[in-house]
Amino acid sequence: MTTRHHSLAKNKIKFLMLEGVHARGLDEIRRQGYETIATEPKAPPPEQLLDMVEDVHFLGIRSRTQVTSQLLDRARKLTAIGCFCIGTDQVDLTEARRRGIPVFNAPYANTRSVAELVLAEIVMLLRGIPARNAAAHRGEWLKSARGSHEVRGKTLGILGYGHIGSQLGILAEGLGMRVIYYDIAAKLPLGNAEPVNTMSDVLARSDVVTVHVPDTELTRNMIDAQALEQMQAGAYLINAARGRIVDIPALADALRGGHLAGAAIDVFPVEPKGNDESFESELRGMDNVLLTPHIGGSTEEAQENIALDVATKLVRYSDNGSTMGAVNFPEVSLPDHASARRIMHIHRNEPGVLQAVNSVISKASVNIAAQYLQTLPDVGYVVMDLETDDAPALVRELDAIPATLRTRFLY
Ligand SMILES: NC(=O)c1ccc[n+]([C@@H]2O[C@H](COP(=O)([O-])OP(=O)(O)OC[C@H]3O[C@@H](n4cnc5c(N)ncnc54)[C@H](O)[C@@H]3O)[C@@H](O)[C@H]2O)c1
Ligand SMILES: O=C(O)[C@H](O)COP(=O)(O)O
Repeated sequence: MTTRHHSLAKNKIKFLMLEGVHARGLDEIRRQGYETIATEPKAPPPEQLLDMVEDVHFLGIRSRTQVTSQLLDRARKLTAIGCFCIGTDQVDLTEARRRGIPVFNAPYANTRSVAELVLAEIVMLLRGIPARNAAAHRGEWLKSARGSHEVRGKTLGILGYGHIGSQLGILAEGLGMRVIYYDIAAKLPLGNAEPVNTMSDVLARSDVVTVHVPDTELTRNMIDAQALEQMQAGAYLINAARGRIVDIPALADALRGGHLAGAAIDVFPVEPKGNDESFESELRGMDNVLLTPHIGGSTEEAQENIALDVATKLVRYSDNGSTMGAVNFPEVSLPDHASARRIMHIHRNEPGVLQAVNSVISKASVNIAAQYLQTLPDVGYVVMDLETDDAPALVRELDAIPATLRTRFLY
C-alpha cells in the first residue's frame, strides 16, 4: 500500500455527506470554514458510490452505507469517516484503521429517542394495540379486555445493558416494571434492575424481551428458533437494535404458531435504501406486529445532536489532529496547535518506528515542542508540534519510513 499525505487549504477539502445528514452538521462544518460539501438524501448504490468517493476527504454516512475495503481502496484521499448514528457495523473498521482512517460516531445522541420508542412499544404491545388499530382501519371494532394487560408488575428482560438498555430500564421501572438484564460485560445495575447470568434466564423469565446489543459475530441470529422457544408462551419480542440479530423466519413461525403474542420490529436484515423503495418482510400483514422503518433514533432532537457531535469530531480531526471519540483508532486528545507546525504520522505499529520518526526530526535539527503518541496493537499515531519552516521536507522524509501509512501536516 502506498503512503498518502496532504495539507490542504480548507476550501480544497471535500466533504461528502450521505443519507440526509441533518443540516445542523453541515452548518457546523461550514461555520468552521469548509466550503465544499456535497450531500445526498439517501445511500447511493455501491457501484455509484465507488465513483463518488474518489476525491473525497471526509465521508459522512448513517446506517445504510456500507464502507467496504473495496470502497476504501477507491477513496484514495479519504482522511476520516463520520457515522452520523450509533452503530458502526456498516464500516469495515479494521480495514479503515489499516489505511490510517479514523471512524467517528455519536455514541449517545439518540439513546433517549430509542429508549422512549421502546417504552411506548411495550405499552402498545401489552394492550394489543397493533391488532386493534389494524382492525379499526378495516372497520372492525375489537372492544375487549381479553389479552390486554397493564405493564405495572410485568418483567422486562433486556439483552444488552448498554446506553440504551440501561436508560430503558430506568424508564420502565418508572412505570412499575421489574427489570432484569443480561450483558456479556459486567454492568452496574441502575435502579432496581437485576443482572442475570445467562441470556436463557432473561428469555425464560420475561413478559417482554427487548434486544439492545450491537451487530457482531456473536449477536448475529442470537434470537433464533431455539431462543424464541425459551421465551414464555404469550410473551413479546422487541428489536430496535440491528436487523441481523433476530432470525425473522423463526420469529414469523413463533408468531403464526401463537407461541409469542406479538412483536415490535424496527430493524431488518435487508432494509430499503431510501423512502422510494418498497419494504419487503415476512412479517408484513401480521396484525400483532408493530413494524417501524428503522426510526428508533429518528427524532429531530436526536438527528440534530448527532449531526453536531459527529461534525465537530470530523472538524477537530481535520483542524487539529485530535482523534478523541474514534471507534477504531488510537485516541489522542490535543491542545490547539499554535505557532509550531503540527505533523501527524500514522504507522503500522512495528518495533523501531518511533525511533525512526525521531531520527528524521533530529537529523533535520528541528526542535520538538510537543509530541503525543498512542498505539493500538496494529496501528500507531504520533502527533508532533515542530519548530520548522519546512514541514513538507519533513513529511517527505517521514513518508519514506517503511511502516508509514499516512502523514499529514497542519500549517
Ligand atoms: N433503531 C435505531 O434507530 C437504533 C438507534 C440507536 C442504536 N441502535 C442500535 O442499538 C445498539 C445498542 O446501542 P447502545 O447505544 O445501547 O450500545 P452500547 O454499546 O452502549 O450497548 C450495547 C451493550 O450490548 C452488550 N453486548 C454486546 N454483545 C452482547 C452479547 N452477545 N450478549 C449480551 N450483551 C452484549 C455490550 O456489552 C453493551 O453493554 C447499537 O449498536 C445500534 O446498532 C439502533
Ligand atoms: O445506529 C444508529 O444510531 C441507528 O441505527 C440509527 O441509524 P440511522 O441514522 O440510519 O437512522
